[in-house]
Amino acid sequence: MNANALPRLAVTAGEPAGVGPELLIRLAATSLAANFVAVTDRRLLERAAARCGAAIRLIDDDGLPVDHRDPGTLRVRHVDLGAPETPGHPDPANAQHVLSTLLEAADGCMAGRYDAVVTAPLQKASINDAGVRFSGHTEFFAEHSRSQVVMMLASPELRVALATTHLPLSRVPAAITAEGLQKTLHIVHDEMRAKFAIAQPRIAVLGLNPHAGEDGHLGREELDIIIPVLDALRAQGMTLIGPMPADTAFVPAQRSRYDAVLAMYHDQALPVLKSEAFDRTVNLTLGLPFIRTSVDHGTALDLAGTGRADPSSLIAAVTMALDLIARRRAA
Ligand SMILES: NC(=O)C1=CN([C@@H]2O[C@H](COP(=O)(O)OP(=O)(O)OC[C@H]3O[C@@H](n4cnc5c(N)ncnc54)[C@H](O)[C@@H]3O)[C@@H](O)[C@H]2O)C=CC1
Ligand SMILES: NCC(=O)COP(=O)(O)O
Repeated sequence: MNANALPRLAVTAGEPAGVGPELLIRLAATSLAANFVAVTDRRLLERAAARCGAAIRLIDDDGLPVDHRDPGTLRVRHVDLGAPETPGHPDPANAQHVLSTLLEAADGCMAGRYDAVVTAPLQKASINDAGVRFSGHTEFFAEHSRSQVVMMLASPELRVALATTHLPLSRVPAAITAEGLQKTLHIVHDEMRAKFAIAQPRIAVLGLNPHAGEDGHLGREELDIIIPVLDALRAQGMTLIGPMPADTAFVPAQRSRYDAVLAMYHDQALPVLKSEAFDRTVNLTLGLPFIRTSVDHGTALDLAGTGRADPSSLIAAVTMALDLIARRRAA
């Protein structure tokens, strides 16, 4: 291995009609020390650059290591679009293209061709409209790599993991089981140590119900499932706080008590992160056999094609992936 080789990151463009392609152009313009391999259609990137009024030099990826990248250059692993994109209007004809980019990135990571994958946002509905059941990158990569995973979103100030991810709210209570919660907490605990070098992570676990169930008067999931799991895992040595009422778990007085929060469902905690650090939050998948980070935002169809989308979250996702690669190499 070439000791000077730049980390090789597969960067998927996500939904062709969303802001992903133009964010990749913005990323290429930075001086970040990484060998970015855009996994997408070369012509999509050329059109995105033209719409942004940005100069870009695309280089067909030959898989060889490089020790230098000039700003404004981007390697490309070409994957054919199904249909030309219309910014702001996803076309299910591109669903297979999007899935193919994810497979190339995941397989490439598992085969050692990439050091990590960073994903731009995709349009879940468009893939489903093409007849493919799909709820998100997290679940897709988990299934493809046969791993149990946990979604985490992290800003510089707050890390939130989710006990359940993309499912209807009506199905959340049944999805919170003692076995699932135990597995999730083990993954969060282990990954806080491995990925964030926190030897004894303090994890705050939210209740499901208002006021964490108010001693059973506002719901029983805390008494019947969450508290027994926390007690069992505390006995194994984990530092767990809670169940905490979700409405007050994020107030300033509580923040210093934990290194991460485990929320019971998607919208219980993500609005906190997105309202205070939308441009600095990264979505990462814990438990995968490879490093995967992502933007925190969606396809922003209202901005697609304008060149006005903010690349900060993608840059934060890349920066975190580079940190994680460095930590893995040093381990
Ligand atoms: N990692 C992924 O693949 C993700 C995909 N999504 C998908 O994105 C689609 C749209 O989701 P929405 O709820 O509308 O959220 P969204 O994040 O796309 O948009 C919400 C608001 O934030 C703005 N915004 C988003 N990204 C921005 C950026 N980079 N710069 C400036 N403004 C930005 C948008 O213009 C819009 O006003 C859905 O299909 C959803 O499933 C959502 C989150 C993550
Ligand atoms: N809110 C997170 C989100 O929707 C992105 O999920 P994923 O595609 O990274 O699984």
